[in-house]
Amino acid sequence: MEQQPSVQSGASGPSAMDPATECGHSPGTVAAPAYDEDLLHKTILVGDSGVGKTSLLVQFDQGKFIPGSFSATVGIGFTNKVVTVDSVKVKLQIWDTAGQERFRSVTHAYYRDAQALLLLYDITSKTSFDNIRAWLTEVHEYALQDVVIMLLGNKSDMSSERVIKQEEGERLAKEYGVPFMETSAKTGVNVELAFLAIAKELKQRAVQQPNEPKFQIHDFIESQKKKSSCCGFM
Ligand SMILES: Nc1nc2c(ncn2[C@@H]2O[C@H](COP(=O)(O)OP(=O)(O)OP(=O)(O)O)[C@@H](O)[C@H]2O)c(=O)[nH]1
Repeated sequence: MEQQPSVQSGASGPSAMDPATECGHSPGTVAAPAYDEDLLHKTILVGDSGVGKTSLLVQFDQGKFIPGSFSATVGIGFTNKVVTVDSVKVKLQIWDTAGQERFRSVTHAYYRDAQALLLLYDITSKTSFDNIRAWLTEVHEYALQDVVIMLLGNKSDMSSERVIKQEEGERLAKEYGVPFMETSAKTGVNVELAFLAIAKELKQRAVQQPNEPKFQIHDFIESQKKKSSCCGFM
């Protein structure tokens, strides 16, 4: 695997190292393992039936929203998507699960080797929000211990039908120590950001050095949100 130019310069051995930068810990010259672009990161969408998992994936993959009658997912399916993070390609294999109870035993089997999990509720459905705790219990039972979890309050465009305040979502996420954002599969708000944050976290984990500070997904999301509100980034 080819190293990124910035990494190569730092990895070229002590003789090539500028003594000033050696002491100064310039981020551009610190030797870091190259990210393997062949890695495929399994990511799963879970949550009650009708919260918008399929729609979120379609919006992310194809940049469109298909309005109309709701047709529940049967079983499980996946879409491969490449996200560019810090100039490297991060491959996500995104699994869309059926939210209906009768498919639960099928979907549990897919939790086992998932590296990331997007847990959705619908801001217009109190039941879907209340069920998040049960979903998290399942996740803790079946998924890897260090799975990256993100909570998403979807359908943020439906403000007149909202029953769950944004602060309630934030509070719940804080309680479980997971990042949170509201999304709209219809307008696309925060959809790309959600997957980008996941991809960045997974990429950072893959190249993480033991003594390096960990990637702060919460801070990244907040900074990107600020960027988008000031400069129309997303
Ligand atoms: N207004 C609005 N409608 C949405 C949004 N996301 C999904 N929907 C609608 O909600 C309904 C359910 O969406 P799906 O994406 O099929 O839900 P799901 O979570 O995949 O459902 P299951 O496959 O049964 O688990 C559909 O009618 C969508 O058009 C959104 O962000 N805004």
